[in-house]
Amino acid sequence: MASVSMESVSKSFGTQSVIHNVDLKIDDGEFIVFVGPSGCGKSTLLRIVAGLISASSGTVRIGGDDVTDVPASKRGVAFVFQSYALYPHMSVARNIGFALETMGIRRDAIAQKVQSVARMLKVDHLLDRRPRELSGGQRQRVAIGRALVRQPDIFLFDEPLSNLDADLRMEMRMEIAKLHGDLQTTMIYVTHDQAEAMTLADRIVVLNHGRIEQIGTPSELYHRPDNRFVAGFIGSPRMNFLPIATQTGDNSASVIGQGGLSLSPKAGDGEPIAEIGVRPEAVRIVPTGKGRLDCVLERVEDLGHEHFAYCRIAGEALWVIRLAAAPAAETIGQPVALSFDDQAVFLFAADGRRLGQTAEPPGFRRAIR
Ligand SMILES: Nc1ncnc2c1ncn2[C@@H]1O[C@H](COP(=O)(O)OP(=O)(O)OP(=O)(O)O)[C@@H](O)[C@H]1O
Repeated sequence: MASVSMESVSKSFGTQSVIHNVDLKIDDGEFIVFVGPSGCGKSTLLRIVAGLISASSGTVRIGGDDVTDVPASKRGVAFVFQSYALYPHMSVARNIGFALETMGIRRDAIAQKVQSVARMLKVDHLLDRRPRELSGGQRQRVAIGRALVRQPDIFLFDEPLSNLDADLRMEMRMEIAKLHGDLQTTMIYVTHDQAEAMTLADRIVVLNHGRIEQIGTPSELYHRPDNRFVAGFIGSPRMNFLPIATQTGDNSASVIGQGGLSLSPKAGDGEPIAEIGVRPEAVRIVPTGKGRLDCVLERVEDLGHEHFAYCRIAGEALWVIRLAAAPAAETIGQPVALSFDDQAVFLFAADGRRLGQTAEPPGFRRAIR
């Protein structure tokens, strides 16, 4: 087990700068997940920790030691890729034990170790097969086994489950969580999948254009995002946003196409509010005249256990509302209103910062029509 830290780490490929001055401290035994849009630098940052690519500047430490110039093989890390990268001509047993062979460990000791890892990952009945004779989930278990057998100080996972179907992903997600619980080894995990990030992480690192937007527990990122980017990135479906067209004085504002809205005196800590945001699960659909925003209910999707209602506000912004029960069929295509509590409203400045973080609760007091 080991801590990891990055100090002012930057990376450029030729003239393209992809990681900018990243500072990050990961505790011994922590499960850290990197998320962010495609191309934001998640894999690059993970590979810098692994030593598979070198940082252009900055320092990487593992267990307090400066490993910036230490080769990957001497960092005590094991990497699990999305593509499994198994040796096709070797049996499952040899794939799992190969790293130990290269270390010159005795064959009977390797066989014992392979058995115990294979049993843990439930592939002990497949040891004589070749990778092509395995399902995707079984191959991924073998890839994890190959990492596990080396007893690394740190596990690095780069989208390990993205080639699997939904059921298998969930099963493997639980196994990885259990593995972390059993081993208590530091793990850094890159994913596109919100459910994986929210359920596996002790802390999530949200990256955007090679910079860290926020680091926090899943709950912190969801309930107290620092900025509009994180607010919009964490949560599925994403947060609904609406621009504020004008704001007059401390406690009244207007939203595109809507009448004036009154703000609580502390909302935004007195700073101009550029946008409001409300999560899909915090909005209710009510009859016109009884809510805070007027809209037209354009469409409803029935997912069985829940419904997504799509509401167009002032012919522009489309909000998605998560409902337990379907709205009445006759309201589809008709004007309705949206209602939500003060506490559910997030306020953002023009530069994207979340405002009103000191005011309790932030948000609008009521709508004036
Ligand atoms: N070897 C390379 N040479 C040049 N550019 C690279 C190289 N590797 C990555 N990049 C660029 O660096 C940026 C970050 O890539 P990276 O793979 O880290 O992103 P990512 O967040 O993991 O993306 P994804 O989610 O799509 O896998 C991208 O713009 C990518 O094109």
